[in-house]
Amino acid sequence: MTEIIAKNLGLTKDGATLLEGACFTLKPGQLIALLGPNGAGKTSLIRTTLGMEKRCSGTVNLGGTDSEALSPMERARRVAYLPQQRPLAWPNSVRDVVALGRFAYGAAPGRLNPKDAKAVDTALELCDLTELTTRHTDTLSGGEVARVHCARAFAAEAPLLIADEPVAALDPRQQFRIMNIIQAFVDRGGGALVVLHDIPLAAKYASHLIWMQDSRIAAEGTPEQTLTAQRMADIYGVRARIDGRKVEIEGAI
Ligand SMILES: Nc1ncnc2c1ncn2[C@@H]1O[C@H](COP(=O)(O)OP(=O)(O)OP(=O)(O)O)[C@@H](O)[C@H]1O
Repeated sequence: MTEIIAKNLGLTKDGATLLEGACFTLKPGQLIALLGPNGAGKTSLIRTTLGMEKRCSGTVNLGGTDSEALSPMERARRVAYLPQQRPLAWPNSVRDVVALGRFAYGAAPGRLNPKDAKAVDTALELCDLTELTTRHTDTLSGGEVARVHCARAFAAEAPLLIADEPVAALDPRQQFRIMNIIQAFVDRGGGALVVLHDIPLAAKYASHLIWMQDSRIAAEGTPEQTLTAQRMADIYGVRARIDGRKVEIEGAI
């Protein structure tokens, strides 16, 4: 079973503390929403966990190996990463962009073996892109591009997924489509950690919530355990009504 066990993570950069004492685990079957206001340290936590930033304290066990000791290809086979900035350098077909996800196995678009090709086809299907495979990415809507990025991540067939704001700038229906795709991945036995700014969406989908504030994990647990009006006030400075997993944000405090 591939899981992430992060303990006491710290990150400093240019004299600034970006992360302090962060501990969490990500296991198959979990859909963790990583929450917190802008600048709280969510991306820093992800990049440090993946070994993309050199931590100043702590340990990360990523599927049995220290994440900083993994090559990019080894890491990509264990965890698919959808970064916040997702540039598509030049227009390419949907299929070729999704095929980039097979980088984890040394494949390149145009040089796919049958196993790579099958994984790409499956990812296209899972993300409802089979009608769009030959379209160039610069002709797609924002929602379609978001699904292409998801498919690219799934093409790696990694057991874990970390997605940094995968639904940013999408309309509500497209947000649900992306979250349904991620939920289906978890239902198939994957584990996902997803940065979200939409708390009602997080409350609807997440099995666990991690709340960040000022470079620290302020709370974690199930929505039932951690989603409270007081926490919304403390973390986001908003007044909210909470009823089970239902969240109504009334305004700024
Ligand atoms: N190289 C750096 N030097 C100093 N500060 C940095 C550096 N990189 C990031 N920061 C700061 O660290 C803080 C945390 O950034 P991070 O991107 O992890 O936050 P975030 O929670 O992901 O925010 P957002 O929701 O806006 O994406 C921010 O205040 C950012 O300006």
